[in-house]
Amino acid sequence: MSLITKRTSRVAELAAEIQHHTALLDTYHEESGRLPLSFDPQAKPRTPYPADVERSRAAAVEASTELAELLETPEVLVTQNQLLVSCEAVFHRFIYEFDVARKVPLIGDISYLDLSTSIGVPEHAVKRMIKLAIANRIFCEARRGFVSHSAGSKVIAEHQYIRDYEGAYVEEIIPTSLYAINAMKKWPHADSVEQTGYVLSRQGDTAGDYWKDLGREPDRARRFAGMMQAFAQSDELKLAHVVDGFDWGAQGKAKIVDLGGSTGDTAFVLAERYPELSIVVQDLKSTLAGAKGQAGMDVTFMEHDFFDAQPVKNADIYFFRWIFHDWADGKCVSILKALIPALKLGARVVIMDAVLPQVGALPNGMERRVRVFDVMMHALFAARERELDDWISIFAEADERFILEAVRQPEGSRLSVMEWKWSA
Ligand SMILES: C[S@@+](CC[C@H](N)C(=O)[O-])C[C@H]1O[C@@H](n2cnc3c(N)ncnc32)[C@H](O)[C@@H]1O
Repeated sequence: MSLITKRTSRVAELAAEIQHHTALLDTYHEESGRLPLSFDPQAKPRTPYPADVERSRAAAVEASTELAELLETPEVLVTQNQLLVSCEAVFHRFIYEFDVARKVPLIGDISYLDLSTSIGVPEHAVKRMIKLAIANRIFCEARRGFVSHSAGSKVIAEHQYIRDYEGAYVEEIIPTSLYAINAMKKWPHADSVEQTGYVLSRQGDTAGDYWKDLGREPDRARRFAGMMQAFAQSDELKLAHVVDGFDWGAQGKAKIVDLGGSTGDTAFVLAERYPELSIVVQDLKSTLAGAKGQAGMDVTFMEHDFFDAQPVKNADIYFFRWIFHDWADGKCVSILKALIPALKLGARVVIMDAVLPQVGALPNGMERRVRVFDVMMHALFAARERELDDWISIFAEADERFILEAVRQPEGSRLSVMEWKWSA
């Protein structure tokens, strides 16, 4: 018997993992009567998988991404692949600007010529953009010279929040990212929302910072809230993680204040599951313009700037989801200090935000998304994502009477839940 065992290569390991997890997914599709996965609008799942199937889906995505990258030369990996990503912003902007997805019928197709007439853009330009989009699984050309929907273009046509995400991405995020390094050179120690790549990208057309601009442009404020809804569709950011991340059920008839709660999506999910909770959603006037209550739910809306003294006194929980990562440390301290006069003994401040682990601790896909957010929060707001020690420093600086009681990361969630108790 040979003592030399053949080492399995990483490529073979990944291929085996992909084989294993995709077989489980296929079995689930077959047994549950779903169509096999394809880019066809009818075949893409629109309802979440059960937890174990979702784990297999995520593992297959992770392994196949690593395999595809492993199979590239380092030169291609750092050059042409990156170029692809930045140029794809052009066709996304085209689709958004001319509302192209809604010009293609949901059933059937449209010729390039008719599409060009309908949006007032020359046919050659329409073809160039749409064919690049098709190569990216958005639209398809099942019949030569005619455009129809893929699963991807269909969701753009059907959902305002997807169009909102696309619009904010091409008109705000991309220009901001192009100016991020200019801002870094101009303000190397930026700690104010006025010293950002976003502000430079506006080339003078700004009220001073991102949030002030949303305040003067209602359409953008509404679009921002739509982008938040779109984020909540992803498995890592779905609102079910809010429900799972904290023992809301143990709070009984608690009064909750959801600061920066946008148009109330999180509050509605909580209120539906725990009808005893009474929830006040606070946000800026521009954001609340799109907010509507829902019958039978104890969810109310209140205009409030979280840098001002908190008007709702003695609530049981003050909840902040995805707020502090928009602000530099000093501003986070100010937000907490503005709460203190309203806090009763034992009140909780519950934060749902990223808690950064060490490099390499997360699955690579999630790590990329977390690190992209860290860079983007800096480029947009001179803010950042934080490690646990950073969170502890902010609370300690705000007041030593905040005691950290628990930190947990719901399975599959990109965000963690930190629970702080007011001990005064
Ligand atoms: C990243 S979003 C998070 C929204 C929501 N909590 C969620 O998890 O989807 C940040 C929110 O903070 C709100 N906001 C920004 N500045 C604010 C301020 N000074 N006072 C209150 N809300 C503010 C924005 O309008 C926006 O709704």
